[in-house]
Amino acid sequence: MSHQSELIASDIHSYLKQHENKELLRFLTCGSVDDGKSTLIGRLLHDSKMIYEDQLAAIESDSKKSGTTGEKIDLALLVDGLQAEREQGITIDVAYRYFSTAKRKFIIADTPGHEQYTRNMATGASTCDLAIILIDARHGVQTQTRRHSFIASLLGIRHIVVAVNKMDLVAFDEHRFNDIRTDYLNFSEHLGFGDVTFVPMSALEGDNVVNASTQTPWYQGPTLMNVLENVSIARDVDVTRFRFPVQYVNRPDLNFRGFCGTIAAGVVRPGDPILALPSGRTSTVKSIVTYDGNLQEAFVNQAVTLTLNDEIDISRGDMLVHPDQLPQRGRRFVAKMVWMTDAAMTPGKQYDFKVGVNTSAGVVTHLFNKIDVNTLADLPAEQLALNEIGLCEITLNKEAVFDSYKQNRWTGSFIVIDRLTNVTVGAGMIERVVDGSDRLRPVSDEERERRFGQKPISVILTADKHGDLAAQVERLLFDSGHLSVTVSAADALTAAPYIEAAGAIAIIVGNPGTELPFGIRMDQNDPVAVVEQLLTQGYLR
Ligand SMILES: Nc1nc2c(ncn2[C@@H]2O[C@H](COP(=O)(O)OP(=O)(O)OP(=O)(O)O)[C@@H](O)[C@H]2O)c(=O)[nH]1
Repeated sequence: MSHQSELIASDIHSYLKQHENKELLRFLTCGSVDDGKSTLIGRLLHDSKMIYEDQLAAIESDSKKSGTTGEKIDLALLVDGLQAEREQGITIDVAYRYFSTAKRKFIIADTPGHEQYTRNMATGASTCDLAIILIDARHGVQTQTRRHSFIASLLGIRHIVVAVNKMDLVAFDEHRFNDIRTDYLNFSEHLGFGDVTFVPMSALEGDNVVNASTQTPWYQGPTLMNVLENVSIARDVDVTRFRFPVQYVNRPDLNFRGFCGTIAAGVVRPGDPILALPSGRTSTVKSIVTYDGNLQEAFVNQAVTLTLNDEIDISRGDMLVHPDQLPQRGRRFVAKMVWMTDAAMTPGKQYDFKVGVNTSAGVVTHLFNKIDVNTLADLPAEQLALNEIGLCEITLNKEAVFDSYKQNRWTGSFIVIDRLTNVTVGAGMIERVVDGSDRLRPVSDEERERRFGQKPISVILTADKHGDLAAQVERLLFDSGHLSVTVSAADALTAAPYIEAAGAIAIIVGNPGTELPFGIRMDQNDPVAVVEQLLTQGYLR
């Protein structure tokens, strides 16, 4: 390889150590077909001297044969192997390429640019720090540009480089570049990016990719490589709220009990107080064990084993947190979901939801709308088809512990698994937990019809201390395919008109302090009897 450090020859161990300690930047490239994505990746590798001599010789001779780039070498050929496989129908959703410079290590997630590939882009982008959005200078901002930018923002990517490519075909015109920049900023201002950098370039000729161009004297900004090497990503991770999802409990003998996992956020030190969820039991950290010995401190992204000073019951799927920085918890939450399979997502159908390391059965209880990724408009929807994105309410069979995706990409995301085939069919980003008040809005006949069809819904009114009983009833109803909402005593009166408007059946558990003109009061000990009663009286089908 032509890129070399002198250390490789003189002191290989120091070189490897230096390499290991370099910061890693994960980025993805997105653009429409023919914007020059492959050429750009090829150019990055070529100009940062990451190509083996024999590879270079091979593409030089292939370039002459294929002849698409005249006298110049066709750098896109470097990445074309993958395209060939795609054309043969082999499923490669995302290809990852690795390279490094003296400053940083890089992983490029290369995702296909076609319209139907939202799913792949979502897969590639979910771990990326930065997105390069390619724009052909001749065509300017396109529908695809908007779509890719929206998905990048949805997935929490904070840093954007808008690569205005093929500047050679518009005579490196400053005005053209500025117009594209204004266009892009106008539509992206609500997408919440941390920083957006515009670079005028020619991937084919190499202008402003790795080396600064002499063709753009009006441009004083960084080259693409300057941005990639210097963009500050350290602040993107959450170093305050400690989150440790337990992946495995290591108990080799009676004297050692360690909890293994990767720190999803924050910092941990021996002596720190911790709280285990869902149990709520507390203890303090005794030691941080790793293969290389014990640590005095461990950070986000490190895989460690924690031992505690007290014997508390913790199992796989639990989360250790700092007692003062609790995550959200609940069975219901609102989330944006990307659908990834041919069979459409239908509200009411049971799926498995894997939130962190925890899996629970559940249903999408409500699809608020789907999002037109081209215009960013909300559209009414009954289902989510392949590659569609929608805002949903999800109800799980058991409580989960999570953060909002905005706060933490790891503890705020989930995947949806088909219960029969075990295939991942969707992925989601949690916005917030849902409490009773979210459901307490008037429901029009139309909306009721659209949301629930002929399916009866029920409202369980519960008094304090009867929560468990209410939960059992809810579970029974849920398992028999009925949608239900639990409303606590304090809400009962407020809830009444809405319950009526929704045409729901109220099931009253305990004494919620309000006499409602409708509803069925349940025998406090027997949830099954109540559900049977509802069935025999024809309230439920
Ligand atoms: N003039 C000029 N042509 C370019 C530039 N970048 C890429 N091209 C040409 O544009 C065409 C498409 O480039 P690719 O790199 O294959 O585009 P792509 O976006 O990877 O396309 P797909 O892989 O099909 O999605 C090729 O003929 C390239 O040689 C550029 O900066 N200037």
